[in-house]
Amino acid sequence: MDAFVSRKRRRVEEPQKVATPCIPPTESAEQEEESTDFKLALLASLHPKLDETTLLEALLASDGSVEQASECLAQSSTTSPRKRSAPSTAGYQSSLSAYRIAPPNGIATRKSVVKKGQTLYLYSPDDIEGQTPCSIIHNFLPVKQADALLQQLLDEAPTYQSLEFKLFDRVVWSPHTFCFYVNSLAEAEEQKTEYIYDGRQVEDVRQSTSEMLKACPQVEEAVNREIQRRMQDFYPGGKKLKYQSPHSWKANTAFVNCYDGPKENVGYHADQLTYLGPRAVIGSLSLGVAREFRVRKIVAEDDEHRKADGSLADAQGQISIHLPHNSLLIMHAEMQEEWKHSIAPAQAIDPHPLAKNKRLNITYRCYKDNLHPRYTPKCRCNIPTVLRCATRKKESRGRYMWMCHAGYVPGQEGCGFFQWAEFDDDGEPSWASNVEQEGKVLKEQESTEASHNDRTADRS
Ligand SMILES: O=C(O)CCC(=O)C(=O)O
Ligand SMILES: [Fe+2]
Repeated sequence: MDAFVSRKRRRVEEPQKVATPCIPPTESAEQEEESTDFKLALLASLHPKLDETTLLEALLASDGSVEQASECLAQSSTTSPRKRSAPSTAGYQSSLSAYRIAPPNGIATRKSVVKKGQTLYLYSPDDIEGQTPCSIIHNFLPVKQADALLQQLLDEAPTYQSLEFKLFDRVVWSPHTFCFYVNSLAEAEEQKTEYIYDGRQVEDVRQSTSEMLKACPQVEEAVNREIQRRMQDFYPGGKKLKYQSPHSWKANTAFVNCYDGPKENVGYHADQLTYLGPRAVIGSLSLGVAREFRVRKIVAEDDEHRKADGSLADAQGQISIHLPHNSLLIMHAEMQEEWKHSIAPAQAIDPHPLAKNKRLNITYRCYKDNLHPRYTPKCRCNIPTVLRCATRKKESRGRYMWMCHAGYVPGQEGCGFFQWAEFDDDGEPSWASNVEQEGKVLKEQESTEASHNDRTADRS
């Protein structure tokens, strides 16, 4: 799952000896900024009624101490609670085209209209794709199919788990529940035994429900179509981005998130690229209660937005995308490296006839075979590393790195492993050709063995 919360502490038994790469000094600011988002996520879970600006101010005033910030917020909320200025239910719409911001020739504008410290509320597909790296398709599935899918997920949702994370001496729960699905039982077994998430295996991996499987090719078709459109309308020369896969997008994993009631949320984060690779595209289907999906651009140190106190986190405004029932949001290839996203807590929600107060969300993802943990670098704790993109520092912005998973989790002792990650223009890792070669050899061996067995069978 994503990096918005940490998981249980991992015990490091005997660190294995490997080459000792170190974190170059230029990356330390990356870690600080990442942990600001992590701290904000913690604070948001402890103070779900407060807006992000208030949380950030408290964090800065407390010199980055979550404990101190949390105490201050608890005290001030009993005296002068600062309420969110956002609309009370999701669905408030501001259309940019009404202000003639969309250019008449139909070529997408790249100029951001979001002002520092403000939230721009968007609903229309044109505005969304012009202002964010996302596109949206409303009323995506036939009505009955969407309801059937929602119903299956509602039946499953009571068994979903929230993620446990430790804050000081207390165990806190992530402010929503989720579950991990793959397309077959064999793949579920492989996920449980071979894949690592934040340093440990995931026990509950399920086979997608029949309705999830039914919707999967529809999502694939729409995502591939939208990728082509995005390239033509938005990318330089109408070409795919560097590191973006040229292959068609196939959904082989799905995270299902459940938000029960207005307060359940997910803090700002970018999705982990470890198994998706660079420039990943994600198809996100929303069902049930409409909620706000917020996005904000990651600001680099050399951008002009650094505040006087040195912080970057809220240096720019954010955009709120309204996600109604049965909408498919496509997070395009520029999203995870350059933007962060969240599901904001709401003041109130409009109950959905089937889902009542719940919102169910499926993020369909495309795991790359070449990024199976058997191939990716291991850290000195002998655990497969996580893939991250450098975003903050001018010198390293856009470069990828393999890191010990604990490097970004406050309070966890990691081994500090760091290694630059190299990909070709199509986002394939350096070992891809070896894997292909191994695959061919294996296939040849298998077919030789098979024909040998046939001959032996014929003789007997
Ligand atoms: O619920 C959503 O729409 C977003 C969920 C999300 O960000 C995630 O699963 O990584
Ligand atoms: Fe996410």
